[in-house]
Amino acid sequence: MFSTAFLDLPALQGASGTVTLPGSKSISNRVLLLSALCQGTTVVHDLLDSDDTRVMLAALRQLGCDVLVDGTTVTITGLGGCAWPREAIEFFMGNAGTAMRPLTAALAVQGGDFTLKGVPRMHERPIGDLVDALRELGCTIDYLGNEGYPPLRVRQPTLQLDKPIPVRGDVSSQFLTALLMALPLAAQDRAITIEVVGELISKPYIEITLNLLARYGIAVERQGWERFVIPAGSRYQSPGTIHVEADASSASYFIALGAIAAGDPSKGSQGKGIRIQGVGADSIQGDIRFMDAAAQMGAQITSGPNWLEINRGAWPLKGITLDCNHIPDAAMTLAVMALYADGPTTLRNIASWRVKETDRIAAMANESRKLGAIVEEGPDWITIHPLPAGQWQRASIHTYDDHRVAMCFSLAAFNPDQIPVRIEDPKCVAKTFPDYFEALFSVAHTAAANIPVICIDGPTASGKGTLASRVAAQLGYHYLDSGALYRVTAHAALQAGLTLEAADEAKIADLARQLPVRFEGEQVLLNNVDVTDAIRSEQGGMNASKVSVLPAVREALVALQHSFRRLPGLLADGRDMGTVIFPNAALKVFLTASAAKRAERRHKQLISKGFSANIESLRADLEARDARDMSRSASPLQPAQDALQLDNSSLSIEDSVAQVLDWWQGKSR
Ligand SMILES: Nc1ncnc2c1ncn2[C@@H]1O[C@H](COP(=O)(O)OP(=O)(O)OP(=O)(O)O)[C@@H](O)[C@H]1O
Ligand SMILES: Nc1ccn([C@@H]2O[C@H](COP(=O)(O)O)[C@@H](O)[C@H]2O)c(=O)n1
Repeated sequence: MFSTAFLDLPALQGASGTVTLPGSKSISNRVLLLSALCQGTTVVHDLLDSDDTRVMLAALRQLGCDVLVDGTTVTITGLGGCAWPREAIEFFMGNAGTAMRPLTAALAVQGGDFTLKGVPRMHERPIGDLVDALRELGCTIDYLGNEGYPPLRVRQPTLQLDKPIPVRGDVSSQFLTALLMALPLAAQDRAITIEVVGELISKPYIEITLNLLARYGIAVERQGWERFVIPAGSRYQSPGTIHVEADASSASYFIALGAIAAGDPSKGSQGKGIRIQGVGADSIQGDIRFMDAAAQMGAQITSGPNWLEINRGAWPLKGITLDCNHIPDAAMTLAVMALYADGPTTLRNIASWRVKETDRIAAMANESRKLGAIVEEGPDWITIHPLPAGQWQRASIHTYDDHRVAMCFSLAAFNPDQIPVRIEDPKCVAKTFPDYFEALFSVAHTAAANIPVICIDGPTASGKGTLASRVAAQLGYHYLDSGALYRVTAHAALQAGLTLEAADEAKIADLARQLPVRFEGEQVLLNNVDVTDAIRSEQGGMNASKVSVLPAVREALVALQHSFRRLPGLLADGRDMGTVIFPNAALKVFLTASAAKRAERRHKQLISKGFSANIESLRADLEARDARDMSRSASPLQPAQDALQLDNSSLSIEDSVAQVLDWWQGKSR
């Protein structure tokens, strides 16, 4: 997951390949609660690991459920038949609506002393219609802040279940879902009827609820979309094992991607289309109908059991007018597809967007306008006009702590003007798809020249590695420690019984060309063996310096170094990053510090790692290494002509990082 303040998406040119999607949030949280309410143990496979499911799991543990998490498989022993906790419990629900609503209902029907709180936005999301319905059936619920909104306190109910229970259906279908999941707890000896007031929105989500209730032994009788009867004698039963389908709303971004992005001609037939694993056209999730809307706009879609394949069809896409009541979440993706259409697109019946993680109509309108689009909006509709080539503007997309806004606008990086797009707070995707951007980068492609590189070259112990890795972490970029490649090459050569001299140049180059090296965090592995300590010694540095003089060895390592240039960008440190390996890098820094300072830093570094060291001999060694690096004929250590010089002798690490980020901001404007 990218936990950076922002993520700069370089201009992307196409996409092809396979993505496996995480489990559906709606199904995951329903299944978790149902498993907790029933008797017996349920093994849940392919559960989504996200903020919302973690909130639900934490709450279930607080209630006393036995929960065992093993990757995406979770084993839950339900509370059915057990005593519910009598002590007061405070639940923190974050911004997880799919946890807050059904849990409130279940707790209120079951009774106890429970407080439910969330983040500030959760306290702005209406829950009054659910509370009214629960009060109607005798639940005791108090508002602890504003009337109609969380936080809430739930006490012991006096249930009156003989009359139909009215619930509003026109604000959020989650209220009805919450009642449908809670009321079987009280239907042992009588049937319970729920009556929907107003036109029910988001019906497909109710279908998911009914479908899952059936899996847990509750056969709800649906009378149109107005009345739902939970039969007398209903009792939750564990299905034993259940698989969570991949999220159909998450699929929408990759369906749209297949419709928008050209393939990769360099890969022939392999370079065409996007294949989505984990959900197919026969999904129980209503949002799967997004595929019909995408097809109407031009996408070519085929499907099989648990998979979809999407290719670009009509191009530009076709503008459409659509009632989106049946696909409220996925419909946001249509708003970004609309930018690539041949005419305006109007999405209607989307009032629920206004009360989601943020006011999504306003968010989609504001951020599309930043890109240059003309957008009109009303209380429950939005019209987006296409954004022709030549009119796209550089934008920093605000994401409003809303995962869907972030994922939608990532698709703007395929714009015809090849303008990069900044996504603020990319970690908000954790709500449903923590590795969304990684998945996007695994199928997106662009010219290497579009992938930004920042080079940091300089003499030994000037702080290149420290600076480069910290800047990389701030930007979410990959990091290449090219010195480590020379160190590993020297290590491998010595292991193979070679000398580090010109006599063995060809053999060392052969080793370097196929170096089985892997980086895992701070660890360096050669042939799966951890060689970190061996190569990081001063002797390791000297050995690297010897092999690095050999031109054939340098040449042999070029392709490996280039392979680090991957989306979304690269920080490369070494001696010739800016002069030879990435001569077109957008920013080159030549980092120096006085020899005395560098010897002092290296001394501190070695002592802190438990090595003994002498500052004078360290200084002599590093000066000898610098002299060799600067005087060799192949790619000597020298600043690139267009490098910015940074002497950090009297700068802190933080100051150096801030300086480079400042230069980078200047370049990215
Ligand atoms: N600006 C700075 N101020 C103080 N200490 C620093 C600064 N930059 C780096 N250091 C410290 O100096 C030591 C050497 O830094 P680092 O290993 O990053 O250098 P390097 O240039 O990558 O070295 P080499 O080329 O030998 O790999 C580290 O302990 C690091 O914490
Ligand atoms: N691009 C590079 C990087 C390193 N070298 C040589 O490797 C030695 C070790 O590098 P460190 O950055 O890990 O200290 C270094 O002294 C250079 O001789 C290189 O030539 N080119």
